[in-house]
Amino acid sequence: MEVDDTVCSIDAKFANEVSALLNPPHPLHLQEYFDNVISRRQCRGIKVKQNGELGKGLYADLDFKEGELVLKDQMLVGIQHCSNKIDCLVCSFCFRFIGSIELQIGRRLYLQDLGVSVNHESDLETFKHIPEDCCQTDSSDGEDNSLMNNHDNLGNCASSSSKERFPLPREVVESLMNEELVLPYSKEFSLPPLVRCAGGCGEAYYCSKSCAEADWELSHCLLCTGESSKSLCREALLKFMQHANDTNDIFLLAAKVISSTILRYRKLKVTHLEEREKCATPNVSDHSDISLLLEAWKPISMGHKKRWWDCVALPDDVDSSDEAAFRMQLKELAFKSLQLLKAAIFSKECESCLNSYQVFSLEIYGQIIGMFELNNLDLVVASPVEDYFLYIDDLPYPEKQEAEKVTRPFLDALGDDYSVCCQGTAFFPLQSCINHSCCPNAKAFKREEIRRKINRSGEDPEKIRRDPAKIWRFPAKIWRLKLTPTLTDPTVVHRSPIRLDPRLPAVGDGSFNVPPDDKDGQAIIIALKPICKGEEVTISYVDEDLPFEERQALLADYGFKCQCPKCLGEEQ
Ligand SMILES: C[S@@+](CC[C@H](N)C(=O)[O-])C[C@H]1O[C@@H](n2cnc3c(N)ncnc32)[C@H](O)[C@@H]1O
Repeated sequence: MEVDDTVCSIDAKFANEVSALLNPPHPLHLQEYFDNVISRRQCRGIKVKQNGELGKGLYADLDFKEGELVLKDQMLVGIQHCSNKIDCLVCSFCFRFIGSIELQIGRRLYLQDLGVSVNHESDLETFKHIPEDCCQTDSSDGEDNSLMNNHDNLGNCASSSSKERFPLPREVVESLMNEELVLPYSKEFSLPPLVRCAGGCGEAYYCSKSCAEADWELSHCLLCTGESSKSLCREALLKFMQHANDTNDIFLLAAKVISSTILRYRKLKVTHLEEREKCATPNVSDHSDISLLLEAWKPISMGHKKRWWDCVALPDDVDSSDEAAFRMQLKELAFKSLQLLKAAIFSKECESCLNSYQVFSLEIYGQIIGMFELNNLDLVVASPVEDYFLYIDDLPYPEKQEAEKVTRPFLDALGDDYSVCCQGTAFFPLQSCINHSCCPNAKAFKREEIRRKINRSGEDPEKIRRDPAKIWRFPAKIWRLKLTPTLTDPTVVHRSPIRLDPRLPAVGDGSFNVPPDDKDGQAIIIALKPICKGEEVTISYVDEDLPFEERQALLADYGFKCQCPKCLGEEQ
């Protein structure tokens, strides 16, 4: 497929509108938007300001002590990585773990046993296999009762690592998954019951009706593959999702941005038309379509952007003479994805009165994904399953011995993956305003605590003690999810730049202002040292302990050379 042959008739036809959408916001509008976000979310003591050369930045509007919470940010959009959906069942809106400890373990063992890979079209169906009893809402179709029988189509075996696992009989796994078997002390770790997607897709589950409704309203009604979906074509939507799963799941996040913009635009347009009808004399100002679309697009317009295929740093394994071809491959990948998305949700009926086809421009798609490249945080939510097994391991004798008679086979069947957390990527409006420094005064992670690793049966206790890599779940601060982009293999997985760790911070005297119920996908920024009112809040986008050259090489991905005091001091 040649992108330039087809280039996007939309880009050509709506060049003016597309550039209006991509123009940097007026400084006054930008200030007003962020002041509003800060006051709506009741974030105390911070301000977003224009920062000359660096664009915008986040500033302290109060003094912060070391270890104090500077910001707790709600995501604008986020996704759980496809590969992680096998391991963790979380709310598709707030990313809390849902169901029960039994369901989490049983479902994972069941899918592990099937060798399920989400890179298989039919595997999208896999997530329908949740027993009916586990869900809060009623469903009369009974399709999920096929859990135990209907898996002929799950042939593609590529689940996560299977080393050192001790599989259990299918009936045992099933009884756990159906919650017929209750694990000791699991009530101490109760999780919100599952709520199904009202559209009937069986892929999205929620922790509450309010999360289900909010997601439906925000974007899911257009991206749902169920019967009540408002998408144009379910088959096309499945094709789009399959392409994203096969190449780069960042396209699913881009689709959420496009859907939410369309839905906001439609609401604005309907309200506008109603108000015009009500008023015989047009008191209501006559908004043109583009100004309503600009309003709907506003939250996205505020993010720092570049085209995806331009802003990705050239990977080491691509020769500079192949750079143009490499960038064209990324563009073609995005183009293919956008075509599939357009076939799925671009609605003919909307062309006449509710049109918003400008958002299907390739330029806009590229800039949305580029915005994710330059701003996104890893989404990490700690697993209650890990907490559960650690709790059992910490029980006094003889309770521990009794409990382990039941729990140990499950721990051994899960293997090293018992502690896998929810992983994804998300865009946060306020956190994304924070600039980088190699000597930062804040950090975007929660606690990188070394958790004790449980000594499972058959493991050499000495080896566990000596092998820190096994204990340290995430040794790298930047998590690059990359299927090595090469010219022969154009599959590129988005890397989310700044790691967000699941735990509370471990700096200073431990007097943190972070609520203990920190169990969802929010971003938390903690002061690493005292920050005075008026000072800029900075975080490090890379491991600041790396040598100068390595830091600069990693920061090239963000399109700048760091000039912080540490870098200036270390530069030859
Ligand atoms: C997450 S955004 C930070 C907010 C950004 N300044 C804005 O205007 O939205 C990351 C981008 O900010 C700029 N940036 C952040 N830290 C920087 C630094 N220390 N020096 C130069 N540019 C920086 C780079 O363009 C980078 O891609």
